[in-house]
Amino acid sequence: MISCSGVGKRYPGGLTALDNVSCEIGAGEMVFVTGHSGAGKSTLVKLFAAIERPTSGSIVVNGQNLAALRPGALPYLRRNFGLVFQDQKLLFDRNALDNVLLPLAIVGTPRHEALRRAQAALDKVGLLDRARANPIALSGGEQQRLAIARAVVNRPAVLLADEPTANLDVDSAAGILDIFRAFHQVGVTVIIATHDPQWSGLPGARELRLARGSLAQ
Ligand SMILES: Nc1ncnc2c1ncn2[C@@H]1O[C@H](COP(=O)(O)OP(=O)(O)OP(=O)(O)O)[C@@H](O)[C@H]1O
Repeated sequence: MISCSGVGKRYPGGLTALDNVSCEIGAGEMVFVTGHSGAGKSTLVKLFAAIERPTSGSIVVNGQNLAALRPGALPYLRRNFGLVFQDQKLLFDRNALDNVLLPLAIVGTPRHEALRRAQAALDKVGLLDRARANPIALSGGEQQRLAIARAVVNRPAVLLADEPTANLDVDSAAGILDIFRAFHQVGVTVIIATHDPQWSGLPGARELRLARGSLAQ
């Protein structure tokens, strides 16, 4: 599914965020990318979805070498990924349902089918009864669940999340983790970058631990 070979990332200014990282993530796996702040977790997951480009090494996603990807092919590559990222903000000028409908509208899903799928996605994250609420009226945990519904509504093969439980209390974080596990159980590849040590060593999941830009485990 995703194969990294000797991947390095140096940001402008010379800071090396990743150094010679090689890893394989198979279809249907659940993987936690862990490590201290600044270890390179966000950088690695951004490389998988071609949000950042490596400065060395190669990344192959679904048989496609990202280095050889034409810019026009990027939207097609991204369709493999449902992104739950801190900077992928919810839209507060529309309700929860409309937030989830947006990715479907972008790919031209007919309205009736889009409504059905958006409601099913809200149901999966336990928010169907809040479909007409503005996201601003939702709790932090509910907003994160809404972001997950939006990320999965186009049925991506890979669910990629960066610190999805940052700023959440223990119970809300556990609820978010249960949602990710449910997607994993139906065959979605789930990759989560987290500094939360309680998530490493979960049964059925694998840990990729980064330490100062290198793979420690
Ligand atoms: N866009 C950028 N420009 C320059 N440096 C960056 C950029 N993004 C990240 N870095 C640097 O690269 C290193 C790795 O950052 P990254 O965000 O990948 O780590 P992280 O493990 O996700 O950290 P955190 O848990 O604090 O989010 C850090 O030193 C960071 O300051």
